[in-house]
Amino acid sequence: GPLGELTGLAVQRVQVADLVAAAKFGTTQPIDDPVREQQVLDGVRAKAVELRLDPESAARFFRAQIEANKLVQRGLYTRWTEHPEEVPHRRPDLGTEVRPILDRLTTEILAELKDTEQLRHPTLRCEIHATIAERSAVVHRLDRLHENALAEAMRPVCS
Ligand SMILES: C=C(O[C@@H]1C=C(C(=O)O)C=C[C@H]1O)C(=O)O
Repeated sequence: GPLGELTGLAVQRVQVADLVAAAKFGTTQPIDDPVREQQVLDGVRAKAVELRLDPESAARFFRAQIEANKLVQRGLYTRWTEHPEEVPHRRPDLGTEVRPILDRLTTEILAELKDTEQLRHPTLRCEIHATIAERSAVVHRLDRLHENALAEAMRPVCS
């Protein structure tokens, strides 16, 4: 449906949270990084203006993506603390490896926000398409943690 691509990108973003958690777990790098969040949101507002999207609405959508990402990170920390054998063996580099993936997704999500602008109003039609898109996201085989995070990420989609 019309929100399928946007939802697919939100799925990818909550999946990249696994790499973020793997990069930080067992280091002093905290899950919450307000400075980085501000950079992400400032970048979003600037690109939104270029795309002629409402910057505050775009920032609201990304605030939800960030909260969803941290939900996954916290869930994985709990899992890995209880089951140390599940801790990933490789620690990806946050700055050179993981954040560039998030930056690429940010650009793609903004383009999809633009492409779906006409649909994304607080209407039943939008809510129906959001529900359809979230239900077809099960093909990504998300576990409950990532499914909950996706629901959080998509909450502001029908702005
Ligand atoms: C993903 C990270 O973890 C958190 C989530 C962020 C996000 O989803 O963009 C940004 C900063 C952190 O609060 C990160 O540190 O890069």
